[in-house]
Amino acid sequence: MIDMQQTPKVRIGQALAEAVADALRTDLAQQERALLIVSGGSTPVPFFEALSQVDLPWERVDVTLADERWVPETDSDSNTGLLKRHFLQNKAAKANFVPLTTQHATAAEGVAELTAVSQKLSWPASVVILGMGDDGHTASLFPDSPQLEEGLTTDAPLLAVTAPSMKTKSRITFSRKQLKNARRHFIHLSGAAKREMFTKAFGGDDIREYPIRSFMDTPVALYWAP
Ligand SMILES: O=C1O[C@H](COP(=O)(O)O)[C@@H](O)[C@H](O)[C@H]1O
Repeated sequence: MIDMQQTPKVRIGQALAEAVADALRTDLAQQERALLIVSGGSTPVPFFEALSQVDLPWERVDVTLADERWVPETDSDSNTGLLKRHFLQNKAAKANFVPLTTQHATAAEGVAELTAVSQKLSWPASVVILGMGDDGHTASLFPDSPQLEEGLTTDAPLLAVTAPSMKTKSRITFSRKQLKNARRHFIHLSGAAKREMFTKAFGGDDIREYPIRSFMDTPVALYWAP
Protein backbone atom coordinates (compact mmCIF):
# COMPACT_ATOMS: atom_id res chain seq x y z
CA MET A 1 0.00 0.00 0.00
CA ILE A 2 1.36 3.42 -0.99
CA ASP A 3 1.95 5.62 2.07
CA MET A 4 1.01 9.21 1.09
CA GLN A 5 2.99 10.62 4.04
CA GLN A 6 6.20 9.36 2.46
CA THR A 7 8.59 11.18 0.10
CA PRO A 8 8.02 10.82 -3.68
CA LYS A 9 11.07 8.51 -3.96
CA VAL A 10 9.67 6.17 -1.31
CA ARG A 11 6.18 6.28 -2.85
CA ILE A 12 7.52 5.39 -6.31
CA GLY A 13 9.61 2.64 -4.73
CA GLN A 14 6.46 1.25 -3.09
CA ALA A 15 4.45 1.49 -6.32
CA LEU A 16 7.16 -0.31 -8.27
CA ALA A 17 7.42 -2.98 -5.57
CA GLU A 18 3.66 -3.61 -5.86
CA ALA A 19 3.88 -3.90 -9.65
CA VAL A 20 6.84 -6.27 -9.50
CA ALA A 21 5.22 -8.39 -6.78
CA ASP A 22 2.02 -8.68 -8.90
CA ALA A 23 4.10 -9.78 -11.90
CA LEU A 24 5.95 -12.42 -9.87
CA ARG A 25 2.68 -13.72 -8.38
CA THR A 26 1.12 -13.98 -11.84
CA ASP A 27 4.05 -15.95 -13.22
CA LEU A 28 4.45 -18.15 -10.15
CA ALA A 29 0.80 -19.21 -10.52
CA GLN A 30 1.82 -20.80 -13.84
CA GLN A 31 5.44 -21.88 -13.41
CA GLU A 32 7.60 -23.33 -10.65
CA ARG A 33 10.28 -20.61 -10.60
CA ALA A 34 10.42 -16.96 -11.62
CA LEU A 35 13.40 -14.78 -12.48
CA LEU A 36 13.71 -11.17 -11.32
CA ILE A 37 16.51 -9.01 -12.73
CA VAL A 38 17.24 -5.81 -10.84
CA SER A 39 19.66 -2.95 -11.39
CA GLY A 40 22.14 -1.55 -8.91
CA GLY A 41 23.37 1.99 -8.33
CA SER A 42 21.72 4.40 -5.93
CA THR A 43 18.16 4.74 -7.29
CA PRO A 44 16.63 1.38 -6.27
CA VAL A 45 17.11 1.60 -2.48
CA PRO A 46 13.50 2.59 -1.56
CA PHE A 47 12.16 0.03 -4.05
CA PHE A 48 14.36 -2.71 -2.59
CA GLU A 49 13.29 -1.89 0.94
CA ALA A 50 9.59 -1.97 -0.03
CA LEU A 51 9.89 -5.22 -2.03
CA SER A 52 11.79 -6.95 0.77
CA GLN A 53 8.66 -6.67 2.95
CA VAL A 54 6.24 -8.18 0.43
CA ASP A 55 4.62 -11.59 1.00
CA LEU A 56 5.60 -13.88 -1.87
CA PRO A 57 6.83 -17.47 -2.20
CA TRP A 58 10.35 -16.03 -2.31
CA GLU A 59 11.94 -19.49 -2.17
CA ARG A 60 10.70 -19.91 -5.78
CA VAL A 61 12.21 -16.62 -6.98
CA ASP A 62 15.71 -16.31 -8.50
CA VAL A 63 17.15 -12.81 -8.28
CA THR A 64 20.09 -11.54 -10.24
CA LEU A 65 21.53 -8.23 -11.39
CA ALA A 66 21.39 -6.52 -14.79
CA ASP A 67 25.09 -5.74 -14.25
CA GLU A 68 27.79 -5.80 -11.61
CA ARG A 69 30.94 -3.85 -10.83
CA TRP A 70 33.92 -6.24 -10.54
CA VAL A 71 34.70 -5.49 -6.90
CA PRO A 72 34.41 -7.52 -3.69
CA GLU A 73 30.98 -7.55 -2.11
CA THR A 74 32.39 -5.51 0.80
CA ASP A 75 33.31 -2.61 -1.53
CA SER A 76 30.82 0.27 -1.28
CA ASP A 77 30.51 0.16 -5.11
CA SER A 78 29.29 -3.46 -5.16
CA ASN A 79 25.73 -3.94 -6.44
CA THR A 80 25.63 -7.28 -4.62
CA GLY A 81 26.48 -5.52 -1.35
CA LEU A 82 23.65 -3.05 -2.03
CA LEU A 83 21.14 -5.87 -2.56
CA LYS A 84 22.27 -7.66 0.58
CA ARG A 85 21.87 -4.52 2.69
CA HIS A 86 18.55 -3.34 1.28
CA PHE A 87 16.70 -6.14 -0.49
CA LEU A 88 17.69 -9.69 0.43
CA GLN A 89 16.36 -9.19 3.92
CA ASN A 90 13.01 -9.54 5.71
CA LYS A 91 10.65 -11.72 3.61
CA ALA A 92 12.92 -11.55 0.55
CA ALA A 93 15.75 -13.21 2.50
CA LYS A 94 14.35 -16.52 1.18
CA ALA A 95 14.95 -15.58 -2.47
CA ASN A 96 17.73 -17.39 -4.34
CA PHE A 97 20.29 -14.70 -5.18
CA VAL A 98 22.58 -15.44 -8.13
CA PRO A 99 25.55 -13.05 -7.97
CA LEU A 100 27.33 -11.80 -11.09
CA THR A 101 30.82 -12.21 -9.65
CA THR A 102 33.22 -15.11 -9.24
CA GLN A 103 36.55 -15.67 -7.51
CA HIS A 104 38.36 -14.77 -10.74
CA ALA A 105 40.56 -11.67 -10.72
CA THR A 106 38.85 -10.13 -13.73
CA ALA A 107 35.38 -10.03 -15.25
CA ALA A 108 36.82 -11.35 -18.52
CA GLU A 109 37.98 -14.50 -16.68
CA GLY A 110 34.70 -14.92 -14.79
CA VAL A 111 32.30 -14.45 -17.68
CA ALA A 112 32.28 -18.09 -18.92
CA GLU A 113 31.37 -19.46 -15.48
CA LEU A 114 28.62 -16.85 -15.01
CA THR A 115 27.26 -17.50 -18.50
CA ALA A 116 26.83 -21.18 -17.61
CA VAL A 117 25.08 -20.28 -14.35
CA SER A 118 22.82 -17.70 -16.00
CA GLN A 119 21.69 -20.16 -18.67
CA LYS A 120 20.16 -22.39 -15.99
CA LEU A 121 17.78 -19.63 -14.85
CA SER A 122 14.08 -19.48 -15.80
CA TRP A 123 14.15 -17.37 -18.96
CA PRO A 124 12.28 -15.38 -20.05
CA ALA A 125 12.68 -13.32 -16.89
CA SER A 126 9.42 -12.26 -15.29
CA VAL A 127 10.72 -8.74 -14.79
CA VAL A 128 13.76 -6.69 -15.78
CA ILE A 129 14.16 -3.37 -13.98
CA LEU A 130 16.57 -1.00 -15.66
CA GLY A 131 18.20 2.08 -14.22
CA MET A 132 19.85 4.85 -16.20
CA GLY A 133 22.95 6.90 -15.47
CA ASP A 134 23.18 10.64 -16.10
CA ASP A 135 25.15 9.79 -19.29
CA GLY A 136 22.33 7.62 -20.69
CA HIS A 137 23.95 4.29 -19.82
CA THR A 138 21.81 1.39 -18.70
CA ALA A 139 23.00 -1.81 -17.00
CA SER A 140 26.75 -1.53 -17.83
CA LEU A 141 26.18 -0.51 -21.45
CA PHE A 142 28.12 2.78 -21.43
CA PRO A 143 28.33 5.28 -24.30
CA ASP A 144 32.14 5.54 -23.89
CA SER A 145 32.83 1.83 -23.43
CA PRO A 146 35.02 0.01 -25.99
CA GLN A 147 32.62 -2.95 -25.63
CA LEU A 148 29.42 -0.96 -26.28
CA GLU A 149 28.97 -2.29 -29.81
CA GLU A 150 29.39 -5.85 -28.57
CA GLY A 151 26.91 -5.29 -25.74
CA LEU A 152 24.31 -3.91 -28.13
CA THR A 153 24.67 -6.62 -30.77
CA THR A 154 25.97 -9.90 -29.30
CA ASP A 155 23.82 -12.99 -28.87
CA ALA A 156 25.91 -13.92 -25.80
CA PRO A 157 23.99 -13.38 -22.56
CA LEU A 158 26.82 -11.74 -20.61
CA LEU A 159 29.96 -9.80 -21.40
CA ALA A 160 32.86 -8.23 -19.55
CA VAL A 161 33.11 -4.49 -20.16
CA THR A 162 35.13 -1.47 -19.16
CA ALA A 163 33.55 1.85 -18.29
CA PRO A 164 36.29 4.51 -18.63
CA SER A 165 34.17 7.27 -17.07
CA MET A 166 33.24 5.35 -13.90
CA LYS A 167 35.04 4.83 -10.59
CA THR A 168 34.79 1.04 -11.01
CA LYS A 169 35.88 0.51 -14.60
CA SER A 170 35.78 -3.28 -14.76
CA ARG A 171 32.26 -4.67 -14.95
CA ILE A 172 30.06 -7.46 -16.19
CA THR A 173 26.70 -6.89 -17.83
CA PHE A 174 23.87 -8.76 -19.44
CA SER A 175 23.76 -7.93 -23.14
CA ARG A 176 20.97 -5.91 -24.71
CA LYS A 177 19.47 -9.07 -26.27
CA GLN A 178 19.44 -10.98 -23.00
CA LEU A 179 17.93 -8.07 -21.06
CA LYS A 180 15.15 -8.01 -23.63
CA ASN A 181 14.38 -11.67 -22.91
CA ALA A 182 11.79 -10.81 -20.29
CA ARG A 183 8.00 -10.61 -20.01
CA ARG A 184 8.02 -7.11 -18.52
CA HIS A 185 10.41 -4.17 -18.42
CA PHE A 186 10.44 -1.29 -16.00
CA ILE A 187 12.68 1.77 -15.98
CA HIS A 188 13.19 3.27 -12.52
CA LEU A 189 14.54 6.82 -12.27
CA SER A 190 14.57 9.68 -9.84
CA GLY A 191 15.59 13.31 -9.86
CA ALA A 192 15.75 16.21 -12.31
CA ALA A 193 19.01 15.17 -14.02
CA LYS A 194 17.59 11.79 -14.97
CA ARG A 195 14.35 13.38 -16.18
CA GLU A 196 16.41 15.63 -18.45
CA MET A 197 18.48 12.72 -19.78
CA PHE A 198 15.42 10.53 -20.26
CA THR A 199 13.71 13.29 -22.28
CA LYS A 200 16.85 13.71 -24.41
CA ALA A 201 17.32 9.97 -24.85
CA PHE A 202 13.72 9.21 -25.79
CA GLY A 203 13.72 12.14 -28.21
CA GLY A 204 16.29 10.52 -30.54
CA ASP A 205 17.27 7.25 -32.17
CA ASP A 206 21.05 6.70 -32.00
CA ILE A 207 21.37 3.89 -29.47
CA ARG A 208 25.16 4.32 -29.32
CA GLU A 209 24.79 7.90 -28.08
CA TYR A 210 22.52 6.95 -25.18
CA PRO A 211 22.34 3.15 -24.71
CA ILE A 212 19.05 3.39 -22.76
CA ARG A 213 17.56 4.10 -26.21
CA SER A 214 18.09 0.49 -27.15
CA PHE A 215 15.02 -0.35 -25.02
CA MET A 216 12.75 2.08 -26.85
CA ASP A 217 11.56 -0.70 -29.15
CA THR A 218 10.38 -2.63 -26.07
CA PRO A 219 7.23 -1.94 -24.01
CA VAL A 220 8.56 -0.33 -20.81
CA ALA A 221 6.79 1.14 -17.79
CA LEU A 222 8.55 4.21 -16.42
CA TYR A 223 8.59 4.80 -12.66
CA TRP A 224 10.04 8.26 -12.05
CA ALA A 225 10.11 10.27 -8.83
CA PRO A 226 10.95 13.98 -8.61
O1 LIG B 1 26.56 1.80 -12.61
C1 LIG B 1 25.36 1.64 -12.58
O2 LIG B 1 24.55 2.69 -12.84
C2 LIG B 1 23.17 2.56 -13.17
C3 LIG B 1 22.47 3.83 -12.69
O3 LIG B 1 22.76 3.98 -11.30
P1 LIG B 1 22.22 5.19 -10.39
O4 LIG B 1 23.19 5.27 -9.24
O5 LIG B 1 22.26 6.42 -11.24
O6 LIG B 1 20.85 4.82 -9.96
C4 LIG B 1 22.56 1.29 -12.61
O7 LIG B 1 21.29 1.09 -13.17
C5 LIG B 1 23.48 0.10 -12.86
O8 LIG B 1 22.91 -1.09 -12.39
C6 LIG B 1 24.77 0.38 -12.12
O9 LIG B 1 25.69 -0.69 -12.13
